[in-house]
Amino acid sequence: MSTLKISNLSKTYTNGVKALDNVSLELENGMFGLLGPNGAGKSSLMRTLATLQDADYGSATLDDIDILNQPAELRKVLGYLPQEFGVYPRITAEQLLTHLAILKGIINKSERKELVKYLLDKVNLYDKRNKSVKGFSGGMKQRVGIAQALIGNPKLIIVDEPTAGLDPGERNRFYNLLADVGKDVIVILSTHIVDDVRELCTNMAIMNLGEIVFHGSPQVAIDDLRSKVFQKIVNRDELETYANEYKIISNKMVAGRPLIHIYSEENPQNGFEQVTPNLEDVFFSKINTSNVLV
Ligand SMILES: Nc1ncnc2c1ncn2[C@@H]1O[C@H](COP(=O)(O)OP(=O)(O)OP(=O)(O)O)[C@@H](O)[C@H]1O
Repeated sequence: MSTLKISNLSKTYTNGVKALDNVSLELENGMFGLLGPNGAGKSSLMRTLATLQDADYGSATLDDIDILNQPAELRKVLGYLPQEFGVYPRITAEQLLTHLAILKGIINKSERKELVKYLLDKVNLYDKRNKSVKGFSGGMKQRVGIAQALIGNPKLIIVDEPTAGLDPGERNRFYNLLADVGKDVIVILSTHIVDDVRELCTNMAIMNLGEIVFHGSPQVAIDDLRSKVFQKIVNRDELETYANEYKIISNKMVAGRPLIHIYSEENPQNGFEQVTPNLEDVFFSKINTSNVLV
C-alpha cells in the first residue's frame, strides 16, 4: 500500500494567477477522482506531482520519496498520461511502446519484448500492434497512453483529462481498463467530467480556483445533499429573479427552457419538486456556492 501526501502545495504563475492555493490531500491505493472546471488548477497539480513543474511552497511525498526534491526517484515509480499525449510519429503501437520502454530504462531486450507484449495484451491492442498509431481512434490512442504509463510497474499513475473526445463505447472500454489498473496502485484521474468520477472512483476531491473545496467519498457527498435539492423548469427571463431568491446549483436547458436545481434546507414550494441528488449536484453546489453550503 502506498501513500501520497500533499501538504499546502501552492503555486502562483508569473502572470499573477494563483493556480494552487494551499492544496493538501492524502491518498492511498485506488482510483482517486480530481474533479474541477476548466482552469481550476488540476493540470497544475498533476504537472507538479509528475515533477514537470515547481511549486512555490508546500510539499508532496510518495511513501519515502520527497517529490519536489527527488524528482528522479519519483519518475522511476510514476506513470503519467498527460492531457496531450497526441503527437505520434508514424510508427506502430509495438514500436512506440518499445521505444518508450527503452527510454524508461528497460534495456534487456527479451524482458522488454515480453513487457510490450503484456502491455499490448492488457490494453487490448495486441491484434493492432503492427498498425500505425497515427491511424488509431481516440480511444485506442488513450489505451496506448495507458500502456506507456504502465511501463516500469508504477506506484502512482496520473491521468489528466483522459476521456475528452472519446465516444461512449471507447469511454467505457477506457473506464474498464482504468478500473483494472487502479486496484493495486494510486491512480489520480483528473477530469471535468462528473461521469468519469461517478463510475470509477471511491474517493475524490473537487477543486476550484486553485483550492480543494471538497475531499471525501462521492456517496457521502451525495448523501449530504439528500432532500435538499429541488428542481423546476422556469422561463429564461425569470432566471435572475430565481437567482436572487434561491441558491441555484445548476441550470440546464431542457427543450429550450432552463431547468434549475436549487439547494434548500426546506421545501421551497412555488412549483419546485424535490429530486434525488446526484454527483453533478454535488459538483455544482461545491463550485458555485461552496462558501454558502459548507
Ligand atoms: N504556464 C502558465 N502560466 C500562466 N498561467 C497558467 C499557466 N498554466 C496554467 N495557467 C493558469 O492557471 C490556472 C489553472 O490552470 P490549469 O491548467 O492548472 O487548470 P485545469 O483545472 O487543468 O484546467 P484545464 O482543464 O482547462 O486544463 C488557469 O487560470 C490557467 O489559465
